[in-house]
Amino acid sequence: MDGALFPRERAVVAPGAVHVPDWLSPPLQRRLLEACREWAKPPAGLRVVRLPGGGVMTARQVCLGWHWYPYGYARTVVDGDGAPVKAFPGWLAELGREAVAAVGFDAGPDYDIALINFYGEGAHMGMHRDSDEKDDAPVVSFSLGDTCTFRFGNAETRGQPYTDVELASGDLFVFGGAARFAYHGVVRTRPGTAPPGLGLDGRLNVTLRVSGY
Ligand SMILES: O=C(O)CCC(=O)C(=O)O
Ligand SMILES: [Fe+2]
Repeated sequence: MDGALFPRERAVVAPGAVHVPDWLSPPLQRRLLEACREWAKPPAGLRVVRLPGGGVMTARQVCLGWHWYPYGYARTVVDGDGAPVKAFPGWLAELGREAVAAVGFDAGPDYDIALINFYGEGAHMGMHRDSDEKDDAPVVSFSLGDTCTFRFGNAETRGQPYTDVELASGDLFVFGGAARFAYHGVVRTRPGTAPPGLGLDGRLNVTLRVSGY
């Protein structure tokens, strides 16, 4: 990270959960951002996610491969415009394999789901588990744009113990094994902290998962 007082180090946040700062090079961050801009376009583009309780998620979302809705997966945007979900590209599956290898996990089956969340000012994500997939392959997370405080907890409760991690543009976070079903969330983003050269106001997070379908 430019201007960091100390270099940010790779960290095992919990058994099975690894944070690798600056894993995506600036050119790769730009490529992923450009792809996200295409994926965000309709049909099956960026949408507001409505929760069964009547609330909405403050992060807006677009999916690839399989469409996630609260709480399951479908091949079409069943809670939006009804269009077929966009294809999951081979290069993204390859990036997922490389990311998993970089932290020393088994790659397992091919990644076939991407959830892309856009956080504008004030957006956040409550503590939850990624538990709608039928496969327990590690979740791979890439961050672009503004830095956020990411809270990574435990598999039992939404509360303590948890660890707060600053995820900056280009960071990789992988959670698998004992950490695969741990609660996690985004406490806040820090507007204006994106790398000036990237050209993104806000934060994007791309998680790759294996559906098991
Ligand atoms: O934005 C993030 O870093 C986390 C996103 C997340 O937990 C999810 O999409 O399930
Ligand atoms: Fe999640």
